[in-house]
Amino acid sequence: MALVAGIDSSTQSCKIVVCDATTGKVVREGRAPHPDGTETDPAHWWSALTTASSGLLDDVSAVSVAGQQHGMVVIDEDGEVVRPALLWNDARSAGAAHDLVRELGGPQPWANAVGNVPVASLTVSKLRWLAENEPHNAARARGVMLPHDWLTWRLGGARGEPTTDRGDASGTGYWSPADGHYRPDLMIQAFGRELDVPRVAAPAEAVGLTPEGAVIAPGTGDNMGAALGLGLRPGDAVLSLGTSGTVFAVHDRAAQDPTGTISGFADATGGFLPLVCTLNAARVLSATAAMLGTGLSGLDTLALSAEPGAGGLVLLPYLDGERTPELPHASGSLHGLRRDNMSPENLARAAVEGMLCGLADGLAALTESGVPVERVLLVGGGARSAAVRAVAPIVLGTPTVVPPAAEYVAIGAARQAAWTLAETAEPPAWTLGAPEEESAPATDVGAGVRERYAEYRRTAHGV
Ligand SMILES: Nc1ncnc2c1ncn2[C@@H]1O[C@H](COP(=O)(O)OP(=O)(O)O)[C@@H](O)[C@H]1O
Ligand SMILES: O=C(CO)[C@@H](O)[C@H](O)COP(=O)(O)O
Repeated sequence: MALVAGIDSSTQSCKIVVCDATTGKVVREGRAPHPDGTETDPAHWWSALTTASSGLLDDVSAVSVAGQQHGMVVIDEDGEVVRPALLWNDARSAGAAHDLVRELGGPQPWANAVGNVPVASLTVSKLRWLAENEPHNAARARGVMLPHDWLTWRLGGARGEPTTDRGDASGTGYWSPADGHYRPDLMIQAFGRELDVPRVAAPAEAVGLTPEGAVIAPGTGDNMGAALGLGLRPGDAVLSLGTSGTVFAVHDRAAQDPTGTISGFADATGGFLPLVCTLNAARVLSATAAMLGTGLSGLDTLALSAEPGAGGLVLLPYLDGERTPELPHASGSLHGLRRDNMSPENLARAAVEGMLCGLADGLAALTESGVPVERVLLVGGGARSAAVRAVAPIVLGTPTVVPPAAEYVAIGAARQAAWTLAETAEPPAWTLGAPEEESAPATDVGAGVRERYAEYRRTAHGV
C-alpha cells in the first residue's frame, strides 16, 4: 500500500495526515501549534512541520503542502528570509491597498487584471507596504514566495527553482487566474521593481524529491486544499470556520468582482474557486466564551438555550478589524442591548449569529454572481461547535451538511500528492463517508437576523 502525506500549514497550527494513496483512508496524523500574531518567522512553520511530522513520513511515497494564503515571504540573494512573513490577517497594508486601487484607476481594472481588488490581505499590498516602510529590507529582497511555496521549497532541501500552483498564485494580486500569467507590471507598480517569483506548476506536476526520496507535489492554498479534500462538486459550497471564515465553491470561470467581495481565485485542479473571506471566525467564539467565563462547550450550551435572534442582541464581530466588508481598523460592537435581553445566553447566541451573518452575505454574493449553491458543507475547527451546526442553516437560509470530522485541507494536500504519484489525468476517487449531520430544510427565520445585522453594520460603519 503506497502512502502519501498532506500538510496543512494554516494560521494557528500545522496539521499532517498520512493516507492510503488508493482509498484516502487516514492512517496517521500529527499536529503542532504556530505562534500567535500577524507576522511570523517562517522558521516557526518549518519547526512546527518538523514536530508534527516526527516519525510520520519515513515510508511515504509523496508529500504536498497546503498553506495559509497570501502571506509575504521575502528572500534575499542567498535564499535567506529577509523579515518575518506578513500574514493574510495583518492589516498594516490597508493604506497601501487603497493607494494601489487608486493608482490603477479604481477597482474594476484590478478585478479584470487579477480577479481581486487589493485589500490588506493580498501579497501585492504587502509588497507596497514593504517598499514604503522598510526600504532597507526592500533593498535586500531578491524574491517573494507564499507560505506553501517556501515550505515546498524547504521540503526539497531549499535547492533549485521555487514553485507554486495556480490556486495560491491567484491570491497574490500579481498573477491572473483568467490568463494564467504573472503580471510583472503590477509587481513593479507595487514594489518599484520586479522580484523573482516561483514558477507556477501544473496541477499534479512533481516539483521535486525530499532528501528521503518522496515525490513533492506542487501544493496549494489552504482553501484550495479543502476543496480538493472534500471532492467539491458544482452545487456544493463550503463554509470553513478556522481563524478566517471562508465561503467558496468550484466554478468554471474566473470571478472578476469589482466590489471586492468575491476573490476570484483559481483552484488546485485547473478550475476556479470564487471565495469570500472574513477575518473573524472561530476566534469570535473562543473570545466570547472567555468573556462569559466559560469554554467552547459552555458557549454552545448557552447559545442553544437562547431563541433565534438572541432577543434582539446583535454582535458585529470585527474583533481583529475586518476584510469583508473592508473595515481593517474596525473593532467589534454589541447592539440592541435592553434590560430584558442582557443575558449570557443571548450574548453567546449573538456571537454565533454575528460570526455567521458576514458569511451569509458572502454566500449571497456568490449565488448572485451566478455560482449555483444547493447546500453548504461546514468544515474547520468552528464546525465542531454544536451551536454553529444548529444556527448555520437558519442564518444561511440554505441546507447544511457536516462531513465526517477530518482535516480536509491536509487531506486535500494528500490527495494532490496521490494524484501526482499516480500520474493520472484526474485526482484519485477518494470518498468522504457518511455526513455527521444534515440540517432540516432551511426556512426564512434567519432573514430577520441578517437584516438586523445589516442595519447595525450600516449605522455603525456606513457599509
Ligand atoms: N468545538 C469548537 N467550538 C468552537 N470553536 C472550535 C471548536 N473546536 C475548535 N475550535 C476553534 O477552531 C479554530 C481552529 O480551527 P482550524 O480550522 O484548525 O484553524 P486554522 O486552519 O485557521 O489554523 C480555533 O480557533 C479553535 O478555537
Ligand atoms: O486569506 C484567506 C483566504 O483568502 C484565509 O482563508 C487564509 O488562507 C488563512 O486561512 P485559515 O488559517 O483561517 O485556514
